[in-house]
This record gives sequence, structure tokens and C-alpha cells, in this order.
Amino acid sequence: MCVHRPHDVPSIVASEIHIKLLNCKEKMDSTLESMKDGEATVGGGVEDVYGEDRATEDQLVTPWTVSVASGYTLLRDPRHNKGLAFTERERDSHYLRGLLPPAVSTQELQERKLMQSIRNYEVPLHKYVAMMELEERNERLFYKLLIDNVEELLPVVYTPTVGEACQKYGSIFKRPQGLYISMKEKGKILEVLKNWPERSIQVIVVTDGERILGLGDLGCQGMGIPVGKLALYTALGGVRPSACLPITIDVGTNNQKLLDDEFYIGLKQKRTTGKEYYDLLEEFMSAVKQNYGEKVLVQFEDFANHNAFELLAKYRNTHLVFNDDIQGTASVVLAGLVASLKLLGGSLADHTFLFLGAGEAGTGIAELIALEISTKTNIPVEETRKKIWLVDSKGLIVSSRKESLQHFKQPWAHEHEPLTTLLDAVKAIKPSVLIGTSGVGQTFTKDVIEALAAVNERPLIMALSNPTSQAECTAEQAYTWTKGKAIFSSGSPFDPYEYDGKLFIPGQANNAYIFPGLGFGLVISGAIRVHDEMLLAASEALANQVTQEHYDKGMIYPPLTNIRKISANIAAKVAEKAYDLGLATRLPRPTDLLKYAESCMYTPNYRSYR
Ligand SMILES: O=C([O-])CC(=O)C(=O)O
Ligand SMILES: [Mg+2]
Repeated sequence: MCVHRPHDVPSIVASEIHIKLLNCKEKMDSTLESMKDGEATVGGGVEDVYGEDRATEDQLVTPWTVSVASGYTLLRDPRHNKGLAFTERERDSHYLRGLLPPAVSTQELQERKLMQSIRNYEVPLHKYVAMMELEERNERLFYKLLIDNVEELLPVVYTPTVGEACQKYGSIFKRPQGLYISMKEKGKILEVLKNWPERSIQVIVVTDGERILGLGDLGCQGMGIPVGKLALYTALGGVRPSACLPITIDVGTNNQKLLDDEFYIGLKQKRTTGKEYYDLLEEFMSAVKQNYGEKVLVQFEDFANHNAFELLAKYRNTHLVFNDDIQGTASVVLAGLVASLKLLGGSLADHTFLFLGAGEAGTGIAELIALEISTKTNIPVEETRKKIWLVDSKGLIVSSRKESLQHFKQPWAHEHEPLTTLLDAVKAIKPSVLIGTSGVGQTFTKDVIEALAAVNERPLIMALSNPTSQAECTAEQAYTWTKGKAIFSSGSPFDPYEYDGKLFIPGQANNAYIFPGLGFGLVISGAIRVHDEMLLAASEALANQVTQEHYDKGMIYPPLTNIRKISANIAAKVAEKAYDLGLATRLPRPTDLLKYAESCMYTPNYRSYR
């Protein structure tokens, strides 16, 4: 039988193709033989060589194919297609004559043309769809565009637009871009993994769609997030696209609007919870290890709080995993804080931190700050936590609430009288740093920001919730309400803002600065576990990329235009930690890890075909 998946073609060795061709030839010969014996042929003298027309509706036929990436197949293969950039020689040797118009383009010219057409779309979602279509048509051009125009296109393929894309994923869905594993696949997950056309997977981003950005439960439509994150793994971090696997685990949704939507693409049932949920995840995690080995990285993304901490705790000692919302976000925020000390003076231990939001991001950041201070000062982490305060939906987290708190909030229950509002907490705690991770927009009100500015020469404000609609305040609000005193950064991007004749450049404290480099460092060192010290190393590497020139403009993050260089630096530092901790398996250890990281990075320039 010569049935195989088209994606298999590039990885099939020559002898295998030969055998398949021989098998096909045998089949064709026998078909021709039976026709010579006087069996039916199609009228008009055109022989039905493949037996397609003789088959009746209820007769089973095999959709067999021999695919070699040439001719029309080559044009339809996004991994190899170059469109008009196929050279004259390639057009001759790959049977492309006539399949393309005569003009021969360069990748640079194609890039210019596409940027022009993307800029012509006014609606961000249309830009997103255009980018996704490009990815499905010509993968290298997609990544070239993204890398060369990262500041402009990141908000298109990532936050904020990816949030809207997830909300409308059902209606813009055309082709699967990742793997869907639902309750229906229970007991068969290993088989499902084998259906994915690529074998050598290095990074998996997985979500169950329950807490997509700050937008809540989007069920199966959360797939946009793993797809977007993995595009950044390639564009910003240098992981080969074929080594990336986006996965959505669909256990249902509690979003009634989706359940009522006839176009909803997921399971139409309420979320499975408890043992059944954890059994499915256990089957998934085992199948991943069985299929891809010990060194495949699994990034947990946008799980709800009640599962995120538990899954991380359960698998961090047996698998190479991290949770981006807990650990990636923590690492990027810590980098911004460390960098901001250059502007503020003093050390982290001199500051008081107040969070609005005590979920994954809030408690994850808080814990990493406490760990960093403890590492630097040798003060036990139980002590360093005491300068960090969290407010959740019920008010300040204090010791009198301890009994009723979820376990991940308990370390933050310090001695204090109960306070119910953020404003009261700001007035009482007098923080120097205010961090929003609540997922609720416009919660840093004018009163709150003014109270913060009243007790700080230069208040540090981080409005981290995504997408833009969920940001705790805008850049403009932060700068105007503090009369230009604030150092501001946010999770989703804001444009520079001019206040009182001075231009302020907000930072984007988004985990996109960290996870591509962190993941790449794990992959190139063959790490088998993620350790907190690697997160601290990633933070320091990022903070070290902020130069005096950036500080002079009030920036606490380096510009994203340099992100490939930043990621290589982060990867090198993370790999170094992996080796130091004895968690790296790629031996011998390269002498220059930065050079090694750079040399391993995927570049999207076209290749020449023989
Ligand atoms: O996706 C982003 O922009 C950052 C993130 O992980 C989240 O908000 O959940
Ligand atoms: Mg996330």
C-alpha cells in the first residue's frame, strides 16, 4: 500500500520512497492488467488507470498518493513553498514551469509587498487572519516577516489581537494548526500524538482554555494561545517550527455563550473536573514522555488557578515543565524590577510591593521576588516575603483570613488589620511598587494612583493583565495621574506617551521576553528539569540587556527589536545553569554557550533547492 501522509515526505529516506514507489507500481500494473482483460474503461478512450471512476458510491477506495515535494505539491507545501521566489533553475528542476507567473521575486520584495498589504487592513483581526494564512502558505516568509517587523507584528499574532482571535476562533477556524485532545480521546492519547505529522518535537505549549489571558473560559477556542506562543518560540527564540507542537486539551467549557453557539468547535459539555480531569492529564503527560522522551519541554499556559499550581507541583519533578503564567511572568517582572533599581537606586530589599490579584501571576511574581531577595541577602524566604502584600477580590490578604485562603495565597497572609479595598491597602501599606495581575481592567483608579504617587518620588506601576482591555490602567493614565513621575509597564503594549513636553516609553512586561529564550536554553542543553535558579538566571540575563541609553529614556526593558539577541543571551544563561545544576544532558558542554545558542537558532531565509 502506498498511502502516507504528505507531511511525511521530507523525512522519508530515499530507500523508503523507492519501496513505496515499487508498491504503487505493482498496484498500477495489476490495475492495467485487469483492464487489458476487457474490464470497463471510461468512454472516450481515456483509461481509468486509477480505478476511480469504476468505483461505485458504496465501494471503498484507497486515497493513495505518491508525493514528492515538486510541482504543484511543492507550491502547496508551506514548509518548502517560496512562491514567486523560486528561481528559474528551481522552476525547471522542480516541475514548476507554468504553475507560476513569469516574474521572479526575492524574499525581501515579497516581504515588502506583504507588509504593505497587512498595513492596509485597518481591523487588527484582519491582520491576524492574513498572518495565519501566510503561515499556512509560506512558513519561512511568515517567520521572516515576524522577525524583521517584530514590534509591529507582535501585537497582531500575540496579545492583544490573539485574545480577540480566540474569542472568535470558531468562525475564523479554517485548518487545524495544532492537536486537539478531548475527553473523547481518553485512553487513546498516545495514538493521537502519533497522528501529528512531525516526530522530533522539542517544545509543546498546552492549554485547557479555562483562563485565556484575562478573558476567562474560552474552551477549545483557546487554541489560538498555544499557536501564538509557539510562533514566538520560533521567531523570538529560534526553535525550529517543525519542533513545535501546540495542544489544546478540551474537557468542555463552562462558558454558556460558547455552549449555545452553533459554530463552537469544542466539546459541548460542562468542564470535566476532579479525578477524571486529572486522569486525562496524567494520561497526556505520560504519553508525551513516552512518545517524545525525557527532553521534550511542556509549557503549561492559561490554565485556571485551581489546576495550574497543582499541575505544576505534580509534574515539575518528573517532567521538563514550567508554567508560563506563574514562572515566565515572574521572571520577566523580576527583570524589570532589577533593571528599575538603576533608576530608583537601592536594592530590591529596600522596596515594598503591593499586588492586586493573587492568582498564578501575582503569587508567582511575589515568590520569585522573595527568592531573589533571599538569595542576595541570605535572609530566609519566610522573612523576605513580609515586604510583599497581595490584595485579592476580598481585600488585603492578612493572617485573620488564613483559614479560608487557597494554599497558594497562604504564604502571603501577614499580620495586619483587614482592609477591603485596594485604595485602603495603598494608603496603609505605602508600597513603592504596585503590580496588577487581577485580569480585571481599570482597577488602578485615579484615587489609587494618586495615593501611590503621594508617597513615592517615582512610583513603579505594572499593569500586567492582558489583553489591553483588561489592563489595570493605561499608560496615559499612569503618566498623567502621577504628573509624569511614574515608571510604567504593562502586559500588552501601549504606545509612547507625551506628558508635559516629555516623551515616556512604556515597557512591555510580557512573558514573551522570557519564555522563548528560557525554552531554547533548556532545549539546547538537553535539560530534563526546570529549576527556579534558571528563572533567576533568565531574569538577570534580560535585565543585563538594558543599556544606559535605554535608562536615559526611562525604559526598564530593552526594545523588542533586539529580541533574538536577548533570547540568545537568556538561552545561554539558562543552559549554563542547567549544566551547573547537573540537569543538562547534551554533552560535552559547549565552551561558549552564547555562540552555541546563536548557532542553533532557526533562521527563516529561503534555502536553495538542488
Ligand atoms: O499571553 C500573554 O500575553 C501573556 C500571558 O501569558 C497571559 O496573559 O496569560
Ligand atoms: Mg498566559
